[in-house]
Amino acid sequence: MSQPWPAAEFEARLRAVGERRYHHLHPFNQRMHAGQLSPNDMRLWIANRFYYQKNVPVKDGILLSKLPTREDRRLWLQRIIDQDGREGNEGGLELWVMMGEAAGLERDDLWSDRFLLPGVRFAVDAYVTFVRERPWLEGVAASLTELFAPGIHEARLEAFRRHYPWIRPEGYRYSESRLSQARRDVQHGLSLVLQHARTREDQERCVAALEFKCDVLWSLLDAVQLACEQRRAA
Ligand SMILES: O=C(O)c1cc(C(=O)O)c2c(n1)C(=O)C(=O)c1cc(C(=O)O)[nH]c1-2
Repeated sequence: MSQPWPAAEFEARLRAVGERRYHHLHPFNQRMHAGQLSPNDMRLWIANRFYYQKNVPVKDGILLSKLPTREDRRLWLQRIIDQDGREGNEGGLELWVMMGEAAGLERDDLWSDRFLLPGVRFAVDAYVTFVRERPWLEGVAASLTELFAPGIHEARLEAFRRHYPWIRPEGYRYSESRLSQARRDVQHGLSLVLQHARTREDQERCVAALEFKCDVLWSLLDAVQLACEQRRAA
């Protein structure tokens, strides 16, 4: 059996996954940031990404139920509150709906899944199923795409301001809120993974979980991109 990687090497291998296959590299994302998407393309992306958003607190509820300690559950609980909100602070899902409205969608367009593409549904459901069926350590490792998320939120905010002035500024609030939340979440997630993946086999399963999660995000954009192309060709 191989020796476990030292913590620094394990962390570097996790971070390298993002450099190779995080969705900032996806052609659809690159076109978004270059200002090349039409209002209808943007709306389709916002409506479909909402299905991911609304399933994040569902998967976090599943993961919460599997975490071994009270301290970790307390920290993880904050993720659900961040998305689902509470009275007086409606949370991330509401901010995402506000982005939809700022871009010309109706609130019900998002909640009803009216524009949800089959490929997006399959990709997101696969993430929730993965977290349900795999050990919690792999579920936490899958969430570590949040290591790379602040960069994409920053680039998206800049792209919105520069290229999509027709989206009203309330549309920025989701990404603004995630900048600090993602950094806090990932500190906890990364420390759990570094601490609990003790064998090389555990570590390799964590790297594979993160690759799987990158594939979920990649597939989501594949489906949206294809639908945009088909709509233009029709
Ligand atoms: O906009 C993005 O590109 C992006 C990516 C990701 C991600 O990398 O999974 C998340 C988010 N946003 C996000 O807003 C969010 O709340 C979130 C939670 C999680 C997760 O897996 O637990 N990922 C992400």
